[in-house]
Amino acid sequence: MGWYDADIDRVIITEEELRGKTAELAKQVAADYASVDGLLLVCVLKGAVMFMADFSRELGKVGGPPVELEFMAVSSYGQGTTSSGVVRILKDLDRDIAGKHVIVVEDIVDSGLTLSWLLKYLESRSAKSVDVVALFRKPEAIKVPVPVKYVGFDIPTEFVVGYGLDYSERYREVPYVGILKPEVYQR
Ligand SMILES: O=P(O)(O)OC[C@H]1O[C@H](OP(=O)(O)OP(=O)(O)O)[C@H](O)[C@@H]1O
Ligand code: HPA
Repeated sequence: MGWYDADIDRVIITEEELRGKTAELAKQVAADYASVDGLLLVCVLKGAVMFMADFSRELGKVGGPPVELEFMAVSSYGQGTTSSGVVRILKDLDRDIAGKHVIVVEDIVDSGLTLSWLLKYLESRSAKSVDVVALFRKPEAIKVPVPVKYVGFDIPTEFVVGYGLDYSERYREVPYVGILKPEVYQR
């Protein structure tokens, strides 16, 4: 038992479900990219770190193309649970992505604002192709339409934590995904 279990109202996705879905997504990507000689995975920090680590390893296991790992940090959220819509680059790519097949590895597409901005940015850097794999999506929260080719789970419009997802920088290490008890927000 983790100390955080007491703060969780209910679990919506278990560790086992996360593992199974990650393997499934990796198989789909490996099949679709079987003919390319390399893929550049762009992880959107910090929320997607867990998924990036597990997804890239699964891709290796199922015989996907060799990958390079890149990290970007952008911020569209303030301290709370709603997107401000203003995206800032906190950490840029370390190298040129021109001519490369890029896959953006996202933990969650909520309003879609972060991803919509990021896709325009990556395209402006002349990637050969850009696709998105997102572990979670909230279909009813979308404010701007974004093309997400690979989606793990469609979830309800509720704030979730765990497996990289935080509330005020906490709960990222929770191994499952869950909803917090209402009193946590009043602390
Ligand atoms: O679709 P949207 O409404 O734009 O929300 C999705 C984005 O919000 C979260 O990042 P956040 O800015 O909270 O940073 P973090 O990953 O460091 O927690 C999440 O990791 C996505 O990148
Ligand atoms: O539901 C969420 N939880 C944590 N971070 C998030 N960023 C966008 N949506 C969420």
